[in-house]
Amino acid sequence: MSAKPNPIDMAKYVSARRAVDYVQDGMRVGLGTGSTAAWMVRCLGEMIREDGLRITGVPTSTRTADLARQCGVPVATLEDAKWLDLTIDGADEFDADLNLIKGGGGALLQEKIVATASDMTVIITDPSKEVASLGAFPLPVEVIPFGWQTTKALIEESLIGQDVDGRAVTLRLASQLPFRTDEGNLILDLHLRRIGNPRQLSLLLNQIPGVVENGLFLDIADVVICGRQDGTVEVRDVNHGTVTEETVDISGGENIFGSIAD
Ligand SMILES: O=C(CO)[C@H](O)[C@H](O)COP(=O)(O)O
Repeated sequence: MSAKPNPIDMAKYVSARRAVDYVQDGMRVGLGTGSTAAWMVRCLGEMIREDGLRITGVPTSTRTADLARQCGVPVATLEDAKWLDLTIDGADEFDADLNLIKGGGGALLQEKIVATASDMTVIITDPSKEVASLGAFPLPVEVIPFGWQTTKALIEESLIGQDVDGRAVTLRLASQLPFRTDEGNLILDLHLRRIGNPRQLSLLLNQIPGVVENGLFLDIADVVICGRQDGTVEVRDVNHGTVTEETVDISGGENIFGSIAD
């Protein structure tokens, strides 16, 4: 049995399919987390099976590691790989400067470490993720469980006087229990609505004891690919200063859609 993906999945698939063009034989590739990154992992699995591609994948979460193994993508830890050629990951928001909010899936810490340890980071998105200013998506902040209420209060205090439009901070829950990251930490979501100065905010948050990392990814993306359900993409390349419109060859995608629908 195979099924057609819905339009949003189609846009995510198209973006992922374009992104794997950056993958070359022998590369060490950081594997992001989330539904868009999952399409990329499935595409890599297909390239390994069909084209004999040889790569080592470094997953950014246990979820992605499980999927990579299912898809036949060899996985290694960052300790083993040490440095990566390329990371491909999704995002919750991106702005005109290709700064991002990430961490909607709770994997921001490993995602930031892996992307920072990569020669190149390609972000795969769809049009719903593009914003004029970051902040409509609640900013995830990973905190250690010890004294987390105190850390939350310190974050709330630090937001006073910041150029933001909202200041509510909530503990992320999953099935009515505190959500735990792969490191066993908690996530506080900052409902800021608009972040006027992402750089200042990122520095401020990371200075607070108990904060492990925040979901602002600044100057990390080299390329942002925005996929559309009609099979076209916009590719923005920071280093080359280019924005290109392309049509992606999505033939063969039925194999992937079939394999997840079975
Ligand atoms: O940062 C992330 C996980 O921590 C994801 O990249 C982000 O949440 C986007 O997810 P999706 O592709 O499912 O929309």
